[in-house]
Amino acid sequence: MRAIYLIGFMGAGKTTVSQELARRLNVAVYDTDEEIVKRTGMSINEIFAAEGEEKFRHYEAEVLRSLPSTNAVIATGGGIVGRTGNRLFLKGKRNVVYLHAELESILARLKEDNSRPLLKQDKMKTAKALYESRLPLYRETTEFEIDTSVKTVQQIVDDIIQCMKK
Ligand SMILES: Nc1ncnc2c1ncn2[C@@H]1O[C@H](COP(=O)(O)OP(=O)(O)O)[C@@H](O)[C@H]1O
Ligand SMILES: O=C(O)C1=C[C@@H](OP(=O)(O)O)[C@@H](O)[C@H](O)C1
Ligand SMILES: [Mg+2]
Repeated sequence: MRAIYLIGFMGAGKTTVSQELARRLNVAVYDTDEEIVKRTGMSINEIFAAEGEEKFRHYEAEVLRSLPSTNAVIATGGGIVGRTGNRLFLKGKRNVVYLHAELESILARLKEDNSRPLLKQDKMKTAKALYESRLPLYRETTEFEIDTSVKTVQQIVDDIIQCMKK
C-alpha cells in the first residue's frame, strides 16, 4: 500500500493516531519529529533553542523525503505545510489525511505539555493566529479531512480507513 501521511495542527492527534492506524493496518509507523530527534540527538525544544526554527524546518523537509513511501503510516509535525515544497511533495503522495481539531480542544489537550516550542504559555496569544494561518495550508494539501475534536482514537482510525477506500 502507499504510505498514509497525517497532517494537522499541534495536538490534533497525528502521533497518537498514527500508531493505532499502523497497528490496525499492520504496517510500519514513523513520526517526522521522532526521526529528527533520533538523527540529531536533540529534543525539539533543544533544536529550536540552539539552532532555530529554520534549521528545524530543514531537518523536517529532509526527513519527510527520506521516509518509506509504501507500507507505512507517517505522522508529520504541524508546521510541515509551511514550506511550499513540502506541500507539493505531499500532494504528489495523494494518501494524505488532514486531522482537524478545534483550537479549544487543542489547547485543552496540550495545556500541561511543554514539548512544543511554538505552543508554550507565553505563545498563547500567537497560537490563534498560527492556527488560522495554517488552516488553508492543510486544506489545500488534501481533500481528506477528519475532525478529531470529539472523537476517540479508534473512531478516527476507522474514519481514515474508510476515507482511504474512496
Ligand atoms: N482523539 C483524541 N481525544 C483526546 N485526546 C487526544 C486525542 N488524540 C490525541 N489526544 C491527546 O492529545 C495530545 C496530543 O496528541 P499528539 O498525538 O501528540 O498530537 P500531534 O502529534 O498532532 O501534536 C496527547 O496528550 C494525546 O494523548
Ligand atoms: O506546528 C509546529 O510548528 C510544530 C509541531 C510539532 O509537532 P506536532 O504537530 O506533532 O505537535 C513539532 O514538529 C514542532 O514542535 C513544531
Ligand atoms: Mg506529533
